[in-house]
Amino acid sequence: MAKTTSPDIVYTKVDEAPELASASLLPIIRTFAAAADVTFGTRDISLAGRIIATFSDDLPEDQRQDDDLAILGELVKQPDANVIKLPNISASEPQLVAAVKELQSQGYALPDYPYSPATDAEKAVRAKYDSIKGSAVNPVLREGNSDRRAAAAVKNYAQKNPHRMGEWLPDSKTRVSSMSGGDFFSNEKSSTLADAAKAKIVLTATDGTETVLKDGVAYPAGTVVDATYMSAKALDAFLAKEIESTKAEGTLFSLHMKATMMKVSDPIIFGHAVKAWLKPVFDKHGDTLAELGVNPNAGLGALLERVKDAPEIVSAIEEVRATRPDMYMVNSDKGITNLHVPSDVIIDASMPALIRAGGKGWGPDNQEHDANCVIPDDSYAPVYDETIKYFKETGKLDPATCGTVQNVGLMAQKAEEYGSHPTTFEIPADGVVRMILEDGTVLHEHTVEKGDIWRSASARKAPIEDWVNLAIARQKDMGCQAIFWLDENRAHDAELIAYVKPILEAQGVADKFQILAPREATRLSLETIRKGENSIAITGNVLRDYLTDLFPILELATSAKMLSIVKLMNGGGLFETGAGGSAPKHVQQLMEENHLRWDSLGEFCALGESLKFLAESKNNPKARVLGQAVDAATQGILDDNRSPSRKVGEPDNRDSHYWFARYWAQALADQKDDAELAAHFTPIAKKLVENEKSITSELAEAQGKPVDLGGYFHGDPEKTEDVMRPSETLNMIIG
Ligand SMILES: NC(=O)C1=CN([C@@H]2O[C@H](COP(=O)(O)OP(=O)(O)OC[C@H]3O[C@@H](n4cnc5c(N)ncnc54)[C@H](OP(=O)(O)O)[C@@H]3O)[C@@H](O)[C@H]2O)C=CC1
Ligand SMILES: O=C(O)CCC(=O)C(=O)O
Ligand SMILES: [Mg+2]
Repeated sequence: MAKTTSPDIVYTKVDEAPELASASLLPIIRTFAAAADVTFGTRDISLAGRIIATFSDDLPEDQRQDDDLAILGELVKQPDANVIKLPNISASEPQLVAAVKELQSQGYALPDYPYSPATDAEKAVRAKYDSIKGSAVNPVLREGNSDRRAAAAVKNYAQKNPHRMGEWLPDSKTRVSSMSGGDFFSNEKSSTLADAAKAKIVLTATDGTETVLKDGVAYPAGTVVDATYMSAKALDAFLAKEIESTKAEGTLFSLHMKATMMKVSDPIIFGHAVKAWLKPVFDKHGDTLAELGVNPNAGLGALLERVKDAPEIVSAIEEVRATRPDMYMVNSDKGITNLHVPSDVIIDASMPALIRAGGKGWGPDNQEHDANCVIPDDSYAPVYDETIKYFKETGKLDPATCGTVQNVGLMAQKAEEYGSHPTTFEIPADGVVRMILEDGTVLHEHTVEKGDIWRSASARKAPIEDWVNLAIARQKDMGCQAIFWLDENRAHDAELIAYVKPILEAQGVADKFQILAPREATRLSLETIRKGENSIAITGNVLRDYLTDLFPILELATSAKMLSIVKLMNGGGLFETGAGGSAPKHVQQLMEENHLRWDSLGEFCALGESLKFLAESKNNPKARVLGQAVDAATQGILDDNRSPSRKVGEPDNRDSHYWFARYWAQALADQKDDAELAAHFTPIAKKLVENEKSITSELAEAQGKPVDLGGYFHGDPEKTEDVMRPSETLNMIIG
């Protein structure tokens, strides 16, 4: 077979902890794979890399970078795509600005981030930066639906080594609060298009002026198109009420949003919360705040920075703070609150962490307290509400005995809310928003007020059908309970049910599935896993995100250990590493004391799957042997407890990579399917065993001192390599 120049597998270059881990792990992977003639390429989807690529035309030749995200976006549509995708930063405005500053300090002549663009040139720069913001990577790469579950080895390990769970007490004051009207949930309209169509979104203001908010939105036949809005007035009234009731209940005020993936709507909602919290200050000093360039959507942290030289405002803020309930803290030592940065508290991770802790969050006094969990929109809040009610009634879950909830998620082609940012608008004037098709049909219509947040989301027919088929295959494989988490009383879900039922019936499997609204599905799933049985949650895109942190965090303590496969619709494979993010805390620890607690188990699981997929797609039996040996190595890491410890002075991420290499080499040496590979790896395995002492002591010696990576967002590759590969002995063996 002629060898093509494109690599067999693309490994992504990302940010923060997973990228540091790659500096140590990827050389091992490359060396081992080369023995089977499997090549690994890299593509840069880091925040810094994406900024450089976006502004490449304005940079000198030697600083330019290809648009790797666009290249990958094309690759994932090819039948032979094989991509290992690590978690990257989905940047909030403060993170983006910090990355730009760092690159400027390294000599990249990038334009400053225009907070309030006035000229056309500034508007163009701002549009470029906005395209980099938020979840700008995943929606481009996810050309398939999502299949996330704990590998059997990982689940068995978690049952044998149960993690600590906080106690749930029946008198816990922790609760979820969401709006009882005026939210996205209650205003939703949805229909399925019989034919392909183009739509425009038009606001007709009360004075008759027409503004085209968006034109030329194209949908193929069979697309489910939703439209809805959140009333700004209803939101403000709700937030004011919840601030008061939190104070009365003596709990922590906490707000849980997804400002990264919902990059237009959620920062606006977050900004409403900042304004509600500081309402008397905004009422009295609104003009000054505007003059100082305060943008509440960027958070309290940015606001405090802007007003620091205005003593009158600083003391007004202090006065208001004294009257407010305590706030849920991101870092109580540093005084960073829930409202400081919109991307600090991300609902998929934050709510499960609080639930796992027995309904507790950290307060300003560095103690744990009950909390009011404010989740304004009621579409998915019932999942957390019901979970909390269930645990209050029945006590905490036991990870030693509980079963598992797997997820099959509708995600492909920017499905549902997570693809809605180009069609989300903060409404500039009172009036009526209409979605109008080319033939003049008004598809959806809402009467809105200035400041309301209007959005349209869609899900295409092919991804929906693919998702139902994926669910059928997974249920067949597992033979367990399977639930479509769809609410027949919700407009969008009713349209999906109209797709689901006929497919299940046509395939004769309708009796294997239930269709339940999220609240009922939550309770049944929790009851099921408490009995030690398993369930499959078949959900839309948002619940895919929420549940693939909620259940793993309850069952395994983290979602980072999950197998996360995206079966690309055109035949390729995208192997995501866990559902966890980039863990900024881990980088801080490495910089301060040269200990990296990042666990690469997600990467190991993805690697095994990717190699086995390659074996099938390119008919490469050696890749299968390599992949099976990865599974054995992963099992070895778990059985012998070789995962990184959290504390400096104990084995860290780099040690776990040594063990991974050793177990992998051993498994390859021991297997009987490929004698050539066995002969190749026998001496390597031997050397790795014989040099255990020198390698582990060289790795241990490196720890304990601060290190310089040459940058946070755009580190120096050589410095990073020095830090992440400190064992000369290991480096010699790996080559
Ligand atoms: N797919 C993607 O590209 C995703 C990207 N993100 C991005 O990641 C960043 C942080 O996200 P956030 O949601 O706060 O979650 P984190 O990834 O920071 O996870 C929360 C906590 O989980 C633990 N954890 C997660 N992964 C690992 C791992 N591999 N090994 C050991 N512990 C782990 C850590 O706990 P402890 O600190 O206690 O050790 C960590 O602090 C954001 O920039 C976000 O946008 C988030 C989700 C997915
Ligand atoms: O893309 C992102 O910002 C986060 C993705 C995520 O949380 C997930 O897929 O679970
Ligand atoms: Mg998630």
